[in-house]
Amino acid sequence: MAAAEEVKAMLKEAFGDSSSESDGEPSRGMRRRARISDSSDEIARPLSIFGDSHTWEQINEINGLWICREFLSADQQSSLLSSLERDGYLAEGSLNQAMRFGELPPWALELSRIVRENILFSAGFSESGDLENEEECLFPSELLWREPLFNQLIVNIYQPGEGIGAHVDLMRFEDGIAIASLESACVMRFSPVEASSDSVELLLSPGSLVLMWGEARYLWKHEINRKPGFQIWQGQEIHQERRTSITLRRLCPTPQH
Ligand SMILES: O=C(O)CCC(=O)C(=O)O
Ligand SMILES: [Fe+2]
Repeated sequence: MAAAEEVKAMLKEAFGDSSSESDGEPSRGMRRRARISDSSDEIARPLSIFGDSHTWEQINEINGLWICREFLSADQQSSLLSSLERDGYLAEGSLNQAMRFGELPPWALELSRIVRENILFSAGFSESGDLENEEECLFPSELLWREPLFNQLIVNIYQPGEGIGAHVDLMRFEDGIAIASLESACVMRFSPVEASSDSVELLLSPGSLVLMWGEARYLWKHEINRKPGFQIWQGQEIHQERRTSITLRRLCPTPQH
């Protein structure tokens, strides 16, 4: 795509080259914890004009699943929470899931903007849009350049003990989903739609952003089980407080049933 090439060239000129590599074949084990690429210099570590260094980790067992653990600074997390508070999402007794379609509120537009910008600066998108190099692609260009990038938002608020059952996001949404996590950390578990391989667990820490596309979006279910005894990470039960997540997606142009 011409626009993608132009921006890439511009970024390359300004910041030099960067690369993204995975670290080989995944090994299989029962209920493995997500094996992520080693946090070495090889993985996407963009230079940003904002001074942040964002590291994207690829979940090796699941194509199209990436996490950036320090996507949102502490200030950005508080400011998002204040916006949610101000807009009534967090009010006592309010629903624990709120959806919004069409024009997104300013804070969600800003979040979308930094998602795109961050992916661009990570230079990990597939320029051609073909998925030949699928393992190394952070986000395919045809998804990254669609306008708007996202037009639907869900805010999920989970009290301790509350989670979300195993599901594949509805087909009325296009490919390419982003999930920002706020407040309490949790373990998200991925299991294949066709039970031919083991499930994979991923720690969603506050401030992290998950990108889900392709196989991760269509061929794997995701769930969060926060019942006592299920939120175990590295042998320790995670202390649970309220967790809030913001999911950004794009509706398919025509409704599908
Ligand atoms: O809360 C999350 O992190 C995931 C939410 C989710 O999967 C959904 O709303 O479809
Ligand atoms: Fe989901």
